[in-house]
Amino acid sequence: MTELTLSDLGWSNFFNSQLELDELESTEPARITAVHRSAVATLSPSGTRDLVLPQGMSTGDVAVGDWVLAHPSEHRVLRRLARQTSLQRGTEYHTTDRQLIAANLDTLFITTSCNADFNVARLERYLALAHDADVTPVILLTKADQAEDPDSFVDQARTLGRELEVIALNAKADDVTETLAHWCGKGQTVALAGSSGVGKTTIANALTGGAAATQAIREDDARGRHTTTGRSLHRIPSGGWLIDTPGMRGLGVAEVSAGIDATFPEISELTDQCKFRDCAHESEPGCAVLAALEAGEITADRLHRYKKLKREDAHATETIAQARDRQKKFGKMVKSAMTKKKR
Ligand SMILES: Nc1nc2c(ncn2[C@@H]2O[C@H](COP(=O)(O)OP(=O)(O)OP(=O)(O)O)[C@@H](O)[C@H]2O)c(=O)[nH]1
Ligand SMILES: [Zn+2]
Repeated sequence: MTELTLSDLGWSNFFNSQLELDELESTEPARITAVHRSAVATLSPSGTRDLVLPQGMSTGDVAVGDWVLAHPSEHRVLRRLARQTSLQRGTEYHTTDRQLIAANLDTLFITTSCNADFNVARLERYLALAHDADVTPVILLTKADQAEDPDSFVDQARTLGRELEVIALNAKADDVTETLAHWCGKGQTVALAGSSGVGKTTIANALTGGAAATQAIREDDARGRHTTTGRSLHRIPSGGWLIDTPGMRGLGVAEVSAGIDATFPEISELTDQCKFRDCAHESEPGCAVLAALEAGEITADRLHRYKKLKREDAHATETIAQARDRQKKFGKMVKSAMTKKKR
C-alpha cells in the first residue's frame, strides 16, 4: 500500500467520467510510470505493479503518464483511458507516425539558457507542440546567474506569447523547487524540454530530490531497469509528478498546425480576413497579414518564422499522410494475396 490517493496521482473527473458502472467496482485505475519491453510499470493507491497489455495493444500505444484500468487481481491492463493531453512530436525522418512523448501532462517547462542557446525560433517550435497538445507552456531561462543581463532574455521570451510565463533562474540554486512550486502542486504533472546542457537534469533533480525520490516510487529500481523509452514518472515532494523525457532535445513539428496558430495568435487571427482562403501572405491582394505588417502591427521576424514553421509542418504532415497511405495499400495487398492463396 502507498499513502497516495487517486487524486494525489493526478486522477480527476475527466478520467472518472470514462468509467462504466461495473468498472467502478471491478477494476483499479493505475498510472503508468514506465514502459518496458512487454509490460508497463504502474502506480496506484495500492502500490506499484507491472502489468501486461491486452491483446491488440502494444507498448507503442501507451505512454508514461497514461491512466489504465487494471484487473483487480491479475497483473494485466484491461483498457487505457482517453488522455486529457498528449504531447507528440514529428519523427526524426518524417517517415512514419508521430511519436508519443508523454500523456496527461499539465505543464511543459521549455528550458533554455541566458546565453547562446537562447533561440526564439526554437522556443516557438516547442510552444507550438505544447499548445497543440493543450499543455501549458512555461519558459525557464537557466544560467541567469552567469548572464550579465538576464532581463533582456526575459523580455525577448515574453514577446512570444500573450500570457506566457517566463522565469529566469539559477538551476543550481536552493530555491528552484520554491520558484516552480506553482506548477508542481498535488496531482500536477510536469516535464522538461530543451537542448542538451541547458540544465534539465539539474532542475529535475532539484524537483524530485534526486535519486531518493525515484526510489520512493519503485523500491525495486525503475531507473536501472531497461525501459523501452527511458521515460519515467517521478514524485515531486510538493505533490506533483515529473515525467523524465530524455528524448526531448530536438523536435520536428508535424500535424500541429493549430498549435502553430496558437503560438502566433497576432498573425493567425488575421488570416480569416485575407481575401483568398488559401492566401500565402506573400504578395496577394487583399492580404490582411501583409496589411498588418505594413501598419507595424506585426513584425517581419515573427511572420517569417510563422511561415517557415507552417511550411515545415505542412511538409511533415504530408509525408506522414503518404506513409500511412502506403501502409494501408500494403496491408490491402497482403490481405488480398492471402485470400487468393486460400482459394
Ligand atoms: N551556473 C549555472 N550552471 C548551470 C545552470 N543550469 C545548469 N547548469 C550546469 O550546466 C551543466 C549542464 O546541466 P544539465 O542539467 O546536465 O543539462 P541537461 O539539460 O540535463 O543536459 P542533457 O542531459 O545533455 O540534455 C551542468 O554542469 C550544470 O551544473 C544554471 O542555472 N546556472
Ligand atoms: Zn494573407
